[in-house]
Amino acid sequence: MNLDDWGWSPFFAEQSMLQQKGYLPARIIRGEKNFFRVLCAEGELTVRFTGRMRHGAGTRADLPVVGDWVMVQPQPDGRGMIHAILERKSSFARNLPGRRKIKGRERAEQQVIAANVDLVLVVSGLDRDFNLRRIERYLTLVGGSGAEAVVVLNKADLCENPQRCLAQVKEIAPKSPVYSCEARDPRQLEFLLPHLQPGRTLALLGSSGVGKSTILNGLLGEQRQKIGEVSQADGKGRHTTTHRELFQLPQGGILIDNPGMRELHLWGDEEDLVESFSDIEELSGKCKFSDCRHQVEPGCAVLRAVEIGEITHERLGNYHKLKAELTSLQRRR
Ligand SMILES: Nc1nc2c(ncn2[C@@H]2O[C@H](COP(=O)(O)OP(=O)(O)OP(=O)(O)O)[C@@H](O)[C@H]2O)c(=O)[nH]1
Ligand SMILES: [Zn+2]
Repeated sequence: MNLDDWGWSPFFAEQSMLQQKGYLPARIIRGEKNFFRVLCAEGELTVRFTGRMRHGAGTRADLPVVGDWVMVQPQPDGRGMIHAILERKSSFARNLPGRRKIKGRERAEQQVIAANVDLVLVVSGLDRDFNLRRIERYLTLVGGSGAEAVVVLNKADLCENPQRCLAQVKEIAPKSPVYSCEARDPRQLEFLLPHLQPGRTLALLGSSGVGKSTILNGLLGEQRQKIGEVSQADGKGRHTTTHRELFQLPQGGILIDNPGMRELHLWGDEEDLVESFSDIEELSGKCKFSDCRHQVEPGCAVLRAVEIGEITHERLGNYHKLKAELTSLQRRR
């Protein structure tokens, strides 16, 4: 087993050298309720984490998730224990709705969705799911994660004018490549090939029923994930993916499938908007006041851009909304 094909790199190797002798590096490929499946030089193992790790964890974010590199102590029966998580190269997280008590205090809590991802495929349906504001939200989440983003507009067959939608998304995703496809036909997934490389980790992100499992299966060339039956009434698939799993792709690269999410509350800070709203951020520099909030201020370059139709009113509205969400989160953290 070559760990490099699974994303092992000098970044992790350096950390592992500081660990106690006798522990092996392993990557978490599947998370179940009380145990994990990992891959290490000795093959696949079923592992748990030590009680000491659970108690030492300040928050959920300190516990392992799919994509993490961990140090395990294998036992002869194919089981083992996780002793440490290696520092993450990237991680994307969402804010768990509702407040939780952490160490006696009410605080916002994050849920890490996946770790050590290089490229996120933000998948959106070109059917009734199509929503520019939601794509902006997803891109903001990825912007703060340390991963890059690609937007995949699926179900092109259900859209009257896919080219127009593609152009609209390109306008709101100035920093990311945008593609449209009909993922049911695996030949239409060829646009992804340049993004696949041995050892590179990709993750799928998008609402339930947009076709994430279909994309995974198209790349795997076999029916690995069960695909939801579309109920004709609303054209949406049933919620079928229930856990996260990491797959090795025959074309090279690793793909993490993610359960579809109903709600995506951001976790991060205002800086996360820099990538997803680079057009607005760049214009900010030309506003008359350096602390301009682009709401009513005179000499605002952003409001001017909205006036002349360079940026839509809706995009600026969503920018304000996401910024307010991140500011209020920062207060509760
Ligand atoms: N018309 C059309 N349907 C598609 C296309 N791609 C996927 N579907 C259908 O959409 C439904 C949902 O697809 P899935 O791949 O299960 O969606 P998912 O994003 O994995 O959904 P969750 O597992 O709930 O997160 C299935 O019935 C697919 O057959 C496409 O390009 N065109
Ligand atoms: Zn301004």
